[in-house]
Amino acid sequence: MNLESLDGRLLFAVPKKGRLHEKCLSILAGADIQFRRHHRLDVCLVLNHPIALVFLPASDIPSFVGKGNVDLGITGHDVILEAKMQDHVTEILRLGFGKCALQVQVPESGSIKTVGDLAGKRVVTSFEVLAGGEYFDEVDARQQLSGDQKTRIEYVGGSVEAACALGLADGIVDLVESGDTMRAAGLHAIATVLNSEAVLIKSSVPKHTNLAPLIELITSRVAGVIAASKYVICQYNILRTELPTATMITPGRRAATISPLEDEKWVAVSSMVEKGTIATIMDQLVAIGAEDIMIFNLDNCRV
Ligand SMILES: Nc1ncnc2c1ncn2[C@@H]1O[C@H](COP(=O)(O)OP(=O)(O)OP(=O)(O)O)[C@@H](O)[C@H]1O
Ligand SMILES: O=P(O)(O)OC[C@H]1O[C@H](OP(=O)(O)OP(=O)(O)O)[C@H](O)[C@@H]1O
Repeated sequence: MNLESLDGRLLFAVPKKGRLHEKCLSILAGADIQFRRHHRLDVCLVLNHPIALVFLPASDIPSFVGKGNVDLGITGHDVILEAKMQDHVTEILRLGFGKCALQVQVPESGSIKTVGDLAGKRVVTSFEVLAGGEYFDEVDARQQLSGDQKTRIEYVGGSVEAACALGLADGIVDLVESGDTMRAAGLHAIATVLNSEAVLIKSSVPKHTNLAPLIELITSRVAGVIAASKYVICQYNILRTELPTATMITPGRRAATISPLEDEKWVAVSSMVEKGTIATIMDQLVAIGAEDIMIFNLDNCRV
């Protein structure tokens, strides 16, 4: 592939590895963005749209998009702030995966119990900006620590959780999802710096303004894929007299679809419901006499 073949194409950055990679590939498939990635090549042309995919480390994507070298990207909200790119990129969609928290962690059995206790000591992290300027500067100010007394923030590229056991740090600032990594390292969280999830971003100062309609199309498709994974269709039969209560339980996104049945006393209701609430909703429907309750997964949708 030569560089000319990228001319006029929308450049779309996707994490090349790590926690967000697989989910991004399924979003691309759901949005019907077709490509064949050649072994070891990080740029590849999309077959059915004027788009080229650029596979980059998640933490590099904010700068590429923020500087306008790439038009669109998927990455973590955390790394946008860490790269100080929040004023240069627009978060178009929250994607509902890659959810984690950046937390201050200390040894479970140690004497440090609060962030105040950790102030002035050594903190190791891959998030120097968020941990340092954004967080511990304030903690230090509250504790009236200045100059040499201030908390020392040291950068490491990975395996942050090992820093305390290795005697490199008194505490760390690192991402936590299930907490397994933290607990395995004998640490516990004493404060949250930030909550994060994956987001779809575009440049706030796009170089190629003619790409706006394509960005809108891709955004709408990605939103559809995300919504399809978040909602199910709940369908059931209910006595007409119970309809007001039923539609309060399953109001749908705009409104529930109500269809008449041969038996005039009954109606069928069909409604989009958030996946996480479905068990409770079915309990409530059973309690008001709903019958033939069926739940259907969505392959894709537009909302
Ligand atoms: N345990 C996790 N659960 C959910 N999301 C996570 C988790 N860890 C990281 N993330 C999200 O994924 C992004 C990329 O993190 P990840 O650890 O996969 O980086 P990476 O590209 O593999 O880099 P490296 O392996 O060098 O740390 C993070 O910025 C964060 O938004
Ligand atoms: O709370 P948990 O579910 O255990 O997740 C937290 C871990 O996930 C991330 O690392 P990852 O496993 O992606 O590998 P990395 O250290 O190579 O970035 C993060 O840096 C933590 O170490």
